[in-house]
Amino acid sequence: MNTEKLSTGTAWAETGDLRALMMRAARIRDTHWGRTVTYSRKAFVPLTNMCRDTCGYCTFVKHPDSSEANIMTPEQVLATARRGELEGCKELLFSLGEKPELRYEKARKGLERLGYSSLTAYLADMCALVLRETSLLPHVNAGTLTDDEIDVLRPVSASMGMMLETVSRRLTRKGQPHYACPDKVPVQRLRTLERAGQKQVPFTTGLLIGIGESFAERIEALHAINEAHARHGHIQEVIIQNFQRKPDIEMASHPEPSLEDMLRTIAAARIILAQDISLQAPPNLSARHIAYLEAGINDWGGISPVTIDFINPQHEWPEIRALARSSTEAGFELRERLTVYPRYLTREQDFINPAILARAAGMAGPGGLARDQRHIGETA
Ligand SMILES: O=c1nc2n(C[C@H](O)[C@H](O)[C@H](O)CO)c3cc(O)ccc3cc-2c(=O)[nH]1
Ligand SMILES: C[C@H]1O[C@@H](n2cnc3c(N)ncnc32)[C@H](O)[C@@H]1O
Ligand code: MET
Ligand code: SF4
Repeated sequence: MNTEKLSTGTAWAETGDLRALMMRAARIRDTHWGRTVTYSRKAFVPLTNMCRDTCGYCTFVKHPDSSEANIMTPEQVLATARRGELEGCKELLFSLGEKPELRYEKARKGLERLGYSSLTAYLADMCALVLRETSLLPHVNAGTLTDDEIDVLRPVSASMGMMLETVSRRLTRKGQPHYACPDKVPVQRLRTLERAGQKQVPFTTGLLIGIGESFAERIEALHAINEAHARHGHIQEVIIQNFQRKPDIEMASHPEPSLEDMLRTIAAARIILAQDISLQAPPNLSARHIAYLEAGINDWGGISPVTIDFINPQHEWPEIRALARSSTEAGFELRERLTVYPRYLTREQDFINPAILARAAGMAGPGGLARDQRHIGETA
């Protein structure tokens, strides 16, 4: 029903009455998610910043010739994980460049020195290390994945993710942000979404807003995500991320999306997507993030007490207590969640390796998340 309304309603969402659109989305959120907004307490591991792609907006990638190009060692991974553990984190987020060894000698050599011939094999071993040595749950954000890569990563992670970004093929043309980026060809991203579903991986995806896509293309992308979810039930959350400008990226003079554009997109997402898909927008990316709640989100995403947001390093994480306070003022209770959503934590399904499921179920139970509400401060 929502779908039908929106195919005729794209114009309404784009240019119609903003308050009415947001109210409709907020009502849907209230019905399914209530007046609670969640976050995942996580430590961030940028396993490598080398990448065979060169997205025009990327604030993270370093060319191998740069002195900053690196691959983290197992000792560094473990040190970050341990700091996260001490601060009460439950998630370890691996975010990294894509297949740099297929393009750059330096990446090949670096992996060889660590004893690996592929980044995915190294990543899988680092997930296993974190599982073995710490209490954290690994979440893998490694971009596009083949069937084989999912098979290697699935047994050692609680959940995975990949931003669909966009379905616009136009943006792969010369002069556009995804030009010469083999991992950002929409059909490759869509195939990854589908494979993750076939293999029953609890999956995070989302859209990057303001990189040159049209409003109609965003709607098309939301429908594509929804259709994959209807087939497989694996989409746990969708992130609506605003493009962030930085001086040292190709898109340094490209305008950022306006707050209104973000609100319209968030509201349209809440109206289009299946109600059991969590809707996330990051709080550190907008000073006026509270308006996102009024447009229908129910989640702030991963928030780290120990590491910066390496993807958007110019924006500091709001202190968790401060976020709790402003959420409360807006009429929402801030609650911690795990990287994997509760509906995947039952034994009747084929989601998640049983050992990781047991760990996550234990963390979700009494003495886990509930105990850690104290970190949040006033709302405890
Ligand atoms: O701190 C960040 N976390 C990002 N996350 C992590 C996210 O905030 C949480 O860790 C997830 O909600 C899982 O709990 C992503 C996860 C994905 O699977 C795909 C894309 C992203 C993007 C970001 C990001 O830009 N910054
Ligand atoms: C991990 C995710 O970070 C996002 N990402 C990369 N660069 C930027 C930027 N400048 N602004 C906002 N998001 C960005 C992409 O959507 C990627 O998939
Ligand atoms: N390279 C991956 C992607 O673009 C993951 C992180 S981007 C910093 O999806
Ligand atoms: S694929 Fe990811 S890491 Fe690589 S350039 Fe694009 S956004 Fe950056």
